[in-house]
Amino acid sequence: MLELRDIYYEVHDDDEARDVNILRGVNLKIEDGEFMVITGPNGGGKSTIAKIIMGIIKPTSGQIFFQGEDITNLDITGRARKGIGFAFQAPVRFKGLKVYDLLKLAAGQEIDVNTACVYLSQVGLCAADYIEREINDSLSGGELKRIEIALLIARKTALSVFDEPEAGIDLWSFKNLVEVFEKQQREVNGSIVIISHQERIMEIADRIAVIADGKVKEVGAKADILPELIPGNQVCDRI
Ligand SMILES: Nc1ncnc2c1ncn2[C@@H]1O[C@H](COP(=O)(O)OP(=O)(O)OP(=O)(O)O)[C@@H](O)[C@H]1O
Repeated sequence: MLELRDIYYEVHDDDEARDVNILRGVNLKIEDGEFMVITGPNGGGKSTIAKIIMGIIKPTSGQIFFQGEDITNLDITGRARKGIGFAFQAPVRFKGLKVYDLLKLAAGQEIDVNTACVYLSQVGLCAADYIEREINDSLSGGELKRIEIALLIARKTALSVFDEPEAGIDLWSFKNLVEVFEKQQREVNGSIVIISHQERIMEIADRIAVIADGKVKEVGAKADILPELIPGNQVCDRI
């Protein structure tokens, strides 16, 4: 289980010469095997929460526990060793490596071409075209994003975090994206946290957390939260 306990995140705004409270006492638990979608209005603090889970930024105060262990002071690498993975961490750092090599690195073992191709085709990439491609600026943003998702699938992490996976993926249908997440949860039985505004993604969640003004406004079963997010009601007016 991942637990965020009373997380505050404050930054100093030099222009305005004042401190800004971005997260203001976030408490959230994500159970093993759970699929949670974090949603809410723009600027509410969702990406900041994702970065705090991954260890990209450190909270000003509060604690993060993973499988009962306090991981607040672990960096990205330390958390990766514990089984926390996220989709946008990989490719840019590995410029020059081939997609196939990266998939092997992600899997942590030798994988044959067929297995690598399965990962790529799951994210809608024609494996033959990409397996020998190098990670460099010739890949489009959408291609890179799909490769990142394929790498995370290959890693089979205990906790996978995806920040707006739908962003930048235009031609690849949501249906495929949603199927990738369903399959990942089924096969790995790991927890999945997705930051998303998309109803289609929320529909496959176990629970939904609504973040606004740096706080958890609501958290509950999809069946309870999703109807409130439908246009025309109070909560949706804020999203
Ligand atoms: N380093 C920073 N310095 C100043 N303000 C910041 C910093 N990081 C985040 N913010 C502000 O904190 C707020 C929350 O940002 P965050 O990216 O977490 O929101 P979000 O809920 O993910 O938004 P969106 O739905 O638009 O992606 C925003 O108003 C953002 O401008």
